[in-house]
Amino acid sequence: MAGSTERRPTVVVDDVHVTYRVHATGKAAAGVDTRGGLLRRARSTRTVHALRGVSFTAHENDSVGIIGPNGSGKSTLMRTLVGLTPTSAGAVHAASRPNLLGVGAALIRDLSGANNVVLGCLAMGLDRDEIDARFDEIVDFAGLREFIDLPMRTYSSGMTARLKFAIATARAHDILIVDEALAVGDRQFRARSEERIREIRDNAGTVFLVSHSMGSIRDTCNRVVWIDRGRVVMDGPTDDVVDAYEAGRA
Ligand SMILES: Nc1ncnc2c1ncn2[C@@H]1O[C@H](COP(=O)(O)OP(=O)(O)OP(=O)(O)O)[C@@H](O)[C@H]1O
Repeated sequence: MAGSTERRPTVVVDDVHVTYRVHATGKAAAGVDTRGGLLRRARSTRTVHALRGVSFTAHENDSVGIIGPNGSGKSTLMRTLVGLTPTSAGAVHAASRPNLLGVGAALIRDLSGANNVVLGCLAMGLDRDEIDARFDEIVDFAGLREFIDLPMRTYSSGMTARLKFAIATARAHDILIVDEALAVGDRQFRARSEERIREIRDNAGTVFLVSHSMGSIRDTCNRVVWIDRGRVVMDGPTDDVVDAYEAGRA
């Protein structure tokens, strides 16, 4: 940015490769082993090379959209950022621990929404006073005031996703990853959550948003990384990348 001071890098992804070893459980391709009288199928393993040398740097105040077709490696990349999926080569360096929305909130379906708010907040490290102070705001943000005493198993998937989003974003995050969570909410909720993502970003945080909704990406992200078959196809300002992506799909 012209005239501004250099922004601090928050996440550096350096030539990251991820491979999954998959045991084929369907029909064995070849080799039936009958030793010992038992019919054993030879186990075939396949290697899926999900990320093939991904590199980019995100900075504070960045809201980075991650786009690409199904199976291109977006979720794998996000799971690698939080350390849930190990890299087979390359490395991720982060200024603080990235939070993957939903994973932090270990919610229990048989408990009421209200109890899950408390549980999720405790899991994020808030104390009882902080939870009391934020409780109403979380419930209202989720739009679940009249359902909050019902067990969470009675919620629709959209209602559950809204509650998780409301809990997870009730705490300040330096680096937040939102993977498709907005897709399930209705239009009003989407607008509220997009606003919240902008707030986090404005507070010097970095947000990664994985989405197939180019509307959400355009409304929330200042920058987009387009991934296909485990490689970065394009990385740049939102409109440039989304325009190219949509032109390629047209
Ligand atoms: N746990 C796993 N074990 C084996 N292979 C996996 C696993 N998770 C993902 N893959 C494979 O890795 C590749 C990338 O998958 P990934 O879920 O990262 O894609 P994605 O871009 O998030 O897709 P989508 O848009 O459909 O959510 C795919 O080929 C997928 O089959």
